[in-house]
Amino acid sequence: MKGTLLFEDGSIYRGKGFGRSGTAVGEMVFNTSITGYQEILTDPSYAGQIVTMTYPLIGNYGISLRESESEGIYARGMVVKSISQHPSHYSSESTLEHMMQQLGLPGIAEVDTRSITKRIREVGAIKAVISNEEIAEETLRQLLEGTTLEEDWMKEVGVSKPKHIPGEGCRVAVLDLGVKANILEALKIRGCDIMLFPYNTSFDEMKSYELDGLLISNGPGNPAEAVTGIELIRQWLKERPIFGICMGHQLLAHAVGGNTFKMKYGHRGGNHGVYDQLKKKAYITSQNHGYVVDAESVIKKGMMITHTNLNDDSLEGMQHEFLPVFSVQFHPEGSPGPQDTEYLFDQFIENMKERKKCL
Ligand SMILES: NC(=O)CC[C@H](N)C(=O)O
Repeated sequence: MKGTLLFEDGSIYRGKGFGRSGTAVGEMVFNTSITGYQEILTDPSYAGQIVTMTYPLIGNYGISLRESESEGIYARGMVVKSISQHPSHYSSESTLEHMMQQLGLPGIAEVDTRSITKRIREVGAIKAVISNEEIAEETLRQLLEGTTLEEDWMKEVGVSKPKHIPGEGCRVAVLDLGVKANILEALKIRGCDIMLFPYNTSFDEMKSYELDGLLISNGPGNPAEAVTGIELIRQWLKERPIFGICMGHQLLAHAVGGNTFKMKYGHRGGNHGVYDQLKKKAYITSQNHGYVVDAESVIKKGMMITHTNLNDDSLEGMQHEFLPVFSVQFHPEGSPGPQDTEYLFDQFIENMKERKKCL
């Protein structure tokens, strides 16, 4: 099976197809994690994106079903240097190729992922088409030109009605914009009683449940498009402790009256250095985002900057001047990647406990 990856600027990469045979248009992104291909493909925040891994050997420890971040695959395609057909790991139950065939994801291997990554860094976020079917290049070009990338994914990810995950401790509302399993896991191991809510839940409906705090999840797409979510968060601001992660952080920025913008090529990987201004300590974090909060815009609206990126100085975390409301751009739950910043979940629990005795 042959494989083709064609960029909007005309760059073309030819390799070998693997996974489910198919053709898809998406935003081309690269991830610098050495491990974690399974968590990446099952993270709903990758909806609509074609992912290339900078690490060359992919699939080599197989697939272990309990490591998935959701039940589906949300990415549009996977591009790797070398795909392992003979994985080895004590908990491996399947191969990456088999998972991609089952869940319907096309892949390309045997391409120079270094040059693909360099190209993305030069041109910035770019539309691309991936195909491992017998389709003429001209047809792929037409498909690419004729497809507009979606920016508003809210309706396609996350729960469609409220869902309860029982626990003994604080009752946490999770605004589900495509939440990763490990965020829920981080709450579960802290004993939380979790209520998941769809992106378009009304304030009144949510208020009818007794809630101790609100966690705003990660999710795909452009945060500025999530207007109902932004409005909902605005109404919760003075009501309960809030913790935003990634997309949740970006929506919180909009809810306080700030702004977000698209970065040239985003941060995706498990090795991003972040400085915690309050602890005066640097951490290695897991990241996956293409948009970022405009620091000036939120400082003007009463937010303090708590974390900054050590590579490009961009905003990585913020906290309200006097409300128990804070958020981070990176993923404190890791998966894939370091979990050094899990202390933020403890801070959220503390904020809820302080407001009301729970746990
Ligand atoms: N992981 C996320 O929540 C991603 C947030 C947003 N879709 C972005 O790309 O910036």
